[in-house]
Amino acid sequence: MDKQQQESRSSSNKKVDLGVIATWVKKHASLYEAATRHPFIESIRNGTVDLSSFRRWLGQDYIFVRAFVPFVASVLVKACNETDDSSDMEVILGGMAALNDELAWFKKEASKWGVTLSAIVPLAANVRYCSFLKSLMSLEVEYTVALTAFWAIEAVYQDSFAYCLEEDTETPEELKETCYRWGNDDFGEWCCTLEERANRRLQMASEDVRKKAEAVFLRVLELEIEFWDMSRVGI
Ligand SMILES: Cc1ncc(CN)c(N)n1
Repeated sequence: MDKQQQESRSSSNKKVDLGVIATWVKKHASLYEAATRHPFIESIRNGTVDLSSFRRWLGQDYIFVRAFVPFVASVLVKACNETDDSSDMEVILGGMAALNDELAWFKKEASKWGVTLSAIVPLAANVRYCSFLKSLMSLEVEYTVALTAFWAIEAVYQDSFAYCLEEDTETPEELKETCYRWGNDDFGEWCCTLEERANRRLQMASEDVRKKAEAVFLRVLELEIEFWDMSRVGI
């Protein structure tokens, strides 16, 4: 990536350096927006959400998160093998700890909404996403690529649910706890730290690895869109 691509103008019209990831978010803004401002999310935000769609999302996401845990563990193993900077390990471990709470939260929430988690059959888009996660666990996938995927997966949820918590939204009271789970400021800050760690690796990566990471970022966005779609129409 050349210098020009990484520069942007600040409000005072000074040139500021953008990280690699911010450059990609800008370059692929329409896809990023489709993933983080999806009609399912818009329907939560404007209060028109169909609760059967919400229940479907809840059950499917529980299955996804169970598959996500071993993926994050594989990122942690790669971090231990490929970097002597312990900051990466600490950030990834923080993410794993949050996933432990997340699984407990799904169980509690499922019983509140009358969703029987043991009876959930993964739908096609979820199966595709989980097999993509599995493919990223391969030893052949570089740490930088896997770390970028981890960031993208978490960032889509953070951005989407934080949007539902902005002022003057019609998010139903009973869904605010769900939005807060990923939309809260602490999780937002953790995502920013993860982005910094990924940017640091991307900055020092070869062009080939950077290209692979960009492709994985785009694939995550597509899969997140399909995941939201599935919640709405059950395809
Ligand atoms: C599909 C999906 N993407 C991301 C996240 C956030 N861990 C999630 N729970 N589910």
